[in-house]
Amino acid sequence: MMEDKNVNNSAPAAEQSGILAKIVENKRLEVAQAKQNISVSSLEKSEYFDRTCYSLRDFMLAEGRTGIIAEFKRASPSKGIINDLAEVSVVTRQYADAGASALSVLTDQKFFGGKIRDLVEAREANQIPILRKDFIIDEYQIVEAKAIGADIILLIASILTPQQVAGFAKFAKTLGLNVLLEVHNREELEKNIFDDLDAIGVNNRNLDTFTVSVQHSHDLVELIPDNFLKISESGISDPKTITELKAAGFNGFLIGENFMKNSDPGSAIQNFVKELRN
Ligand SMILES: O=P(O)(O)OC[C@@H](O)[C@@H](O)c1c[nH]c2ccccc12
Repeated sequence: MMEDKNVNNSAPAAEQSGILAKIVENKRLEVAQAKQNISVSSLEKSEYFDRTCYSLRDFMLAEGRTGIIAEFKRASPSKGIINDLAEVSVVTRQYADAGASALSVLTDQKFFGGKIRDLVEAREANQIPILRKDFIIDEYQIVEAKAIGADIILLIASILTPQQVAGFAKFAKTLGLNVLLEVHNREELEKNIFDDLDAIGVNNRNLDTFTVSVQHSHDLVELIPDNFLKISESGISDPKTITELKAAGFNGFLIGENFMKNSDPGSAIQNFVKELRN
């Protein structure tokens, strides 16, 4: 982490209104509790801690894969319960078989109905990159991500200062993790471009108001330097949208609800990919 006593290390208050502020507040308590329960040195003894992570870039650009990052999401603050019957090992394997380039697994319990065990089960069942989808505010969570078998961490620009983004990304790279930065607007993007990032994702959903517009991705793509993978996140429900995003320069497409809202998310992704390839 950068040592600068003049830097204010908490994210600007104005940017943390509504649900996002509640999520972050709760996350602080959870992380404090987790640190009490399991020390960093015991996380480092996990069987997964020393594994070599899959490269997001390799899987994203692989011939025969779709660029889709398929998400296992039981619930969300905007939709409530999406699917509380789906089994993580079954669904994630179906995602991978259908041609997903990577998996995303929510590990936030309170707001998204996820758990750490979900990611471990996805890891045991799959040999493709897995994103730990959570709200990272502390290095501890990055060590934890590696220890539970994740390959990729998410850094959300709207809840972090640029100093935190830079420091967390650098730390994650020392553990061999891939780093995805999530931005929602031009200002967040321009303030947070650092060499240690692998991918930059534009979240089409405003995490506070929940409004979704894929136009955000189109508006920002030109501003993302070409050395980063470019990912469009949220609100994608039509293969045609992917074709358009690809033409605009995107390599990756993060999709959750459109698959999970189906009682059989595996068939949903299969049909989606069939249409995409036609
Ligand atoms: O279910 P959707 O609309 O396809 O969106 C998936 C993913 O982009 C979304 O879950 C997400 C994007 N960024 C996040 C940050 C935290 C929690 C969730 C998210």
